[in-house]
Amino acid sequence: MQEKIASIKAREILDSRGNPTIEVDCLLECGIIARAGVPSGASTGSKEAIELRDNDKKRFFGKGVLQAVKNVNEIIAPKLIGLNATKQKQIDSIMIELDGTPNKAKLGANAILGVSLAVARAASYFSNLPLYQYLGGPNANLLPVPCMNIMNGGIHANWQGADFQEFMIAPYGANTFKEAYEWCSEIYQALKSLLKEKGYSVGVGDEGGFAPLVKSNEEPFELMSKAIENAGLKVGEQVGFALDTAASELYKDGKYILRREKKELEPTKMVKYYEKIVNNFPLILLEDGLAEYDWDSWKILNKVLGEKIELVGDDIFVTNLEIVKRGISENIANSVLIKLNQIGTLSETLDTVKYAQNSKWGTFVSHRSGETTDSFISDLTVAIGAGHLKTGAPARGERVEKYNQLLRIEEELGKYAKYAGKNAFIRPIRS
Ligand SMILES: O=C(O)[C@@H](CO)OP(=O)(O)O
Ligand SMILES: [Mg+2]
Repeated sequence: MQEKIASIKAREILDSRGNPTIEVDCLLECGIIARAGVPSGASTGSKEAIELRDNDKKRFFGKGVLQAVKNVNEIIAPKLIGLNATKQKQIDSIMIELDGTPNKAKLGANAILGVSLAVARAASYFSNLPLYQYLGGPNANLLPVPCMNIMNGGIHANWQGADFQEFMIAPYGANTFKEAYEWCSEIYQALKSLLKEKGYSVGVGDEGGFAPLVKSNEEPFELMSKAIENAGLKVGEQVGFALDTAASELYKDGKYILRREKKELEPTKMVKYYEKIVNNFPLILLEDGLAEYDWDSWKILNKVLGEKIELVGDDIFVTNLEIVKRGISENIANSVLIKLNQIGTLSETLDTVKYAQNSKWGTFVSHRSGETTDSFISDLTVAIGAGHLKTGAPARGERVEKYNQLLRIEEELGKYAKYAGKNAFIRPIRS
């Protein structure tokens, strides 16, 4: 059988932050070879599947992934060789069993995910289908709104900019993905000029967004609004905003610490803070507005803003089906962030997506702050019809490669491609 796995080989490479990460090659008996790279987060949720790192003090790359590489080459590969690469569920299940822990701590979620994605890509080549169609079926045609993080803060900017981690523009008023991409690039350049005019730094954070020393956490919205206008576009009508506060990073002793504004806010005050932002700016999506440890306050946030905007859980759900189920039954948000490496296999990610979508929740696909040039998530976004994704600024190769892949997909679908637009967002459109 030509689609049988002939070999699987992992190696250590560097990610966009210059840290070691894992990449995996999967060779089929027919000679097809496919590769996948695994990303790595900085503001991680405590319940994410475990990213296995070495602890070798003698090596320059003390925090390398050589053990994870070894686990692929010596433990996982021998069990998968000879299996049919199109049997994704079987392959992922074998790896989950082989690991035997609830959070992939033994073999490493990075090792397992590298194999899971390389196998899927090899199977798509074998099936002669583009990856988005192999994963999503013949109807997959929805191009996402690219939510571009053009201003970075928090840990991604070494705490030298805003307290909130990601200020994104959402070009939902465009007619096509290509047009949206062009708008974002124009806005990014307009923002750069504006920052220069104002004497602000144009240095960038981990995801390619600018990270100036702003005076408040609202100022980035003012700057981005001006940049949108300077690019000849209409704030709110054509381009709105999305925000990832990454609030777990700000949470201490039951309060949210806003260093930039010298404030310590109780959760209810934090909710009020967001209400004000929603009143002042066209914010359409808020991710991790509160901390993963502050579950009960999420319910308040959802009561206050859940009918108006999309409320996405990242650290709190970690793409984990059981936690998402609990979140849905307790009505604490209306959308889940989808990160493959938080859970560690393609199959489990697709299970979470299906459950969330069947529950009428949003699914917002995401990169990690440490990335490779792999664009798997672009195909995944179209495959699951997520309608929106975030993968950084329209600058830096590892980010633009993912947007460029979406351009290719849109081109390939031709007139049958559909741009998600404002309907991508779970509120207010779908209510
Ligand atoms: O918080 C996030 O959503 C991500 C991606 O932007 O950051 P990290 O990969 O550092 O967790
Ligand atoms: Mg996040």
